[in-house]
This record gives sequence, C-alpha cells and structure tokens, in this order.
Amino acid sequence: MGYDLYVITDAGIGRGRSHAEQAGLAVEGGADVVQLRDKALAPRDLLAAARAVRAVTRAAGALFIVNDHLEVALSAGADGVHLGQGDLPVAAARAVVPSDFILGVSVGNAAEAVLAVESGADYVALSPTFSTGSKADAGPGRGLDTLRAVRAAVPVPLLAIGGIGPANVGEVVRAGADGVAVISAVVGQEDAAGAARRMKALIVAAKGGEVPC
Ligand SMILES: Cc1ncc(COP(=O)(O)OP(=O)(O)O)c(N)n1
Ligand SMILES: Cc1nc(C(=O)O)sc1CCOP(=O)(O)O
Ligand SMILES: [Mg+2]
Repeated sequence: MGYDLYVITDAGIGRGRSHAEQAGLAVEGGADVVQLRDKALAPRDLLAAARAVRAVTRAAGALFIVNDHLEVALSAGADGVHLGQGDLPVAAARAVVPSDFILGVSVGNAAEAVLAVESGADYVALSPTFSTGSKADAGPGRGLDTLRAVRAAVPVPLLAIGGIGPANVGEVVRAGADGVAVISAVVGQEDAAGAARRMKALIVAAKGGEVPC
C-alpha cells in the first residue's frame, strides 16, 4: 500500500466535521492514509474517535495512523503511530509493537532520518517542508534541498509535510517525496473529497502517471 496522499484530521481546521467525517471525505477522494491528530481530547475520547476512524478507513482499504499515542493506536486496531522528535522514542515503540505495525517519524534533516530508520522507522516525514499555519510550533520550512538530502539518505518511504497544496505538490514529488501529508489542503476545504481527489491526481501525475483532467 502506498503513501501518496496522507490526510491528517484536525478538529479546528476541519470545518466542524468530526474526525470520522473528515476521514470519510478524505478516503472518498482517494486518500491512501488517514492520521487522527487531536491534542485536546482526553485519552478515552481519543480512543472513541480512533475507533470511528478505524471503521471508516478499514471499509475504504486505507491505512490508519494515530498521532502521538501508541496505546490508543494499539487499542483501536490502527495500522500504526506517528512519532515526533519529542514523542516516545521510535526504538522504544519498536520493542513493544507487532512486526507489521507502522512507525512513522518526523525528521528535520538527513541525520535525523538515518537515525530514525536505524531505530525502526517505517517511514519518515520532513517536518515542516514549507512553513505552515496549521501547527503553531512547526518552525521554518526546511525546503526542497533538505528534502532531496533526506531522499538520498534513507530508503524508506519519505513524506513531505507542511504548507503543501495543489500549487506546490508537483515540485515536492519531483524532489523525491513518495507522498505528501496535508491538513488544510484537504480537511480545511468545503469540498474536502474533491480537494483530496485533485491532490491525488496531481501526485500521480507528478510521478509520471495519468495527467489529471
Ligand atoms: C505525517 C506527519 N508528519 C509530521 C507530524 C508532526 O509530528 P510531531 O513533530 O510529533 O508534531 P505533532 O503533530 O505531534 O504536533 C505528524 N503529526 N504527521
Ligand atoms: C501536523 C503537522 N506537523 C508538521 C510538522 O512540520 O511537523 S506541519 C503540520 C501541519 C500541516 O498542515 P498543513 O498541511 O495545513 O500545512
Ligand atoms: Mg507528535
């Protein structure tokens, strides 16, 4: 299964839709992966949201990743967890999860990417690739030269995240990203399914597939 279009749900940006509704629109538009990300929910409420997103993604055949919370990911039957540099160390997670459980890791440069992969990461995300208004503490964009350096450094799937939309997704893919992770470009749109469909078509086209109409 691929990582072309990776959509992250967001209670604030998601236009009043529940996480499961956002996930449903994302997979309707062709999202390959959905991540549940909510910094405010109590663990039991996050687990309830995760179970609802699990049902939607399972029905669509999409991967389901939970942000930050390994215990919620495991309890909800998610496919994996996404860990940042300040979260649970990837090696500690790898030691306790099933072998097919996906561990994604945020990285800011090639050295962090190499360390993440040596520690057990299944994919890495260059965070943030461009500046973003969707995460207050994301910091400045790392840029496409850093993306190329990470691409050259590690063999695992590489995502770009932060500030990516229809206008720049092509150059991101051509610089070496296997996929893009987005919030505002999909769940922030009124027609979120249509926005996902367009992003997916642009990614496929940039990889040399069918040109979108
Ligand atoms: C796909 C993906 N990439 C990066 C992040 C950011 O993770 P992190 O640095 O831990 O920040 P928070 O999202 O937890 O605020 C992500 N969630 N997903
Ligand atoms: C959740 C997240 N993590 C980031 C990082 O750089 O680690 S940027 C980000 C938000 C991405 O939102 P948008 O697609 O609207 O820019
Ligand atoms: Mg995190």
